[in-house]
Amino acid sequence: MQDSQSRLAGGSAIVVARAASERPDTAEIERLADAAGYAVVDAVTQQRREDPGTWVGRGKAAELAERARELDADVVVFDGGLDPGQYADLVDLLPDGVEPVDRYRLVLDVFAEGTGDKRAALQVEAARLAYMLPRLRRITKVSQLSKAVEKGNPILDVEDRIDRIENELADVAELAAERREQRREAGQGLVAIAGYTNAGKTTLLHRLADDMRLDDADPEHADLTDSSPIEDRLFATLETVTRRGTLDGFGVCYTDTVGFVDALPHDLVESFSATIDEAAAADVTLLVVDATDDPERLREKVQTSIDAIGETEGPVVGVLNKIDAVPGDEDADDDSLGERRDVLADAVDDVVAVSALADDGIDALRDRVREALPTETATLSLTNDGDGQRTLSWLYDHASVDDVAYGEDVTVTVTARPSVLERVRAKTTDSR
Ligand SMILES: Nc1nc2c(ncn2[C@@H]2O[C@H](COP(=O)(O)OP(=O)(O)OP(=O)(O)O)[C@@H](O)[C@H]2O)c(=O)[nH]1
Ligand SMILES: [Mg+2]
Repeated sequence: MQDSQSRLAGGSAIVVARAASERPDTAEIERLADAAGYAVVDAVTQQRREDPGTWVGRGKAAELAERARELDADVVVFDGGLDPGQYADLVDLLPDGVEPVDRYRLVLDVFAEGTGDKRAALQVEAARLAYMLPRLRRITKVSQLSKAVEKGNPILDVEDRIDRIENELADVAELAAERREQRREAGQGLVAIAGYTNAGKTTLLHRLADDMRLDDADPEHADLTDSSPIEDRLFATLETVTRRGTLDGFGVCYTDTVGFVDALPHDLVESFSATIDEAAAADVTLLVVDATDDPERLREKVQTSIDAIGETEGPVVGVLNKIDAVPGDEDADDDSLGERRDVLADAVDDVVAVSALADDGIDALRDRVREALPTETATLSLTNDGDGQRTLSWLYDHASVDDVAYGEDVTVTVTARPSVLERVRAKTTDSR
């Protein structure tokens, strides 16, 4: 997996945050710039409505140009989306060679540099091209245009490449869906770990799942990998990663996903489709949140995540993580955890408070996941012969065998996915 150095876009950045009403906060955009590999040399805020021409207004744009010259900055990062016209005007207003970069482009750059996963790479490329196309059409500065495209007829090439990528993507998504079905047929429970970037999803994956075994490294299941970095930076995880585990003797696949972030345009949200598919199609979706966020910010992040995931197949369990880092409940004036729990509970089916780092509350979470998995318990009667033995050993592979009693027949109590029980009933002489 890439470390932060190999992802560097390089260069120095001035970041600009603007808000109409409240005081703009540059914390998240600075962290995004950092994740994209920029050294942030200055943070500028502005309290006003968006300027349709230049986002910040001409006066401020001139100031930024001056500041970029003084600090010898390579890019100016705008905490929002620049439409093609704003982008082109800012290219004109900023000094030669200083590029305007908006929030979307920043996220695209992080992904473009960091992902090793084929589907994610294709999606990012498609999103990048779709993003660049209308902007290329507006740029008049030749120096800037040649920077954006290496060779050929930029616009035709771009349209062509988008088409080809979209076809390839449909195939890759189908493969992922088949893989989920295979796992279900093998009796495995599918648990997805989703949420805003940096909430602690990967840390939780490491807590819940078993360590990787070498025999898991199977090309048919390329998402089973050992590379899932935990870092205090945005978008440490850039592709979905699945690991196996057991709950009560029951096989489970835990899938860690790419974190969400606020205010991304539709194209880019599309590029999260691998993550969204895994999160929505799981038997249980864990929505992880960072309890150290203030309740208002927490509410926004929960909303962003819920909107991105959409309808889920199974229940959504809210995981209020990092409770070790929140001031304790024992302080009578500060029921901070309770308030955050309520914010999360408004949006999901159930809430469990944990510290993935300190291994606190994980057993309660496991119990909750176990309850939420779609399983049934049944007592089956197998013939006491070779056929019965074969069915029993198949059951050990596909279900949790709770009890076996040998008599004239073999009486087995098992817990399994309903589809597994159906298959075994078809093989057995009698079932209750
Ligand atoms: N205090 C505290 N920190 C935690 C906890 N869980 C995770 N962290 C820290 O939070 C940071 C992010 O953790 P990750 O597990 O990488 O988070 P993620 O959600 O996978 O992040 P992305 O992959 O970047 O979206 C790391 O510095 C972790 O050590 C926790 O329970 N308590
Ligand atoms: Mg992660």
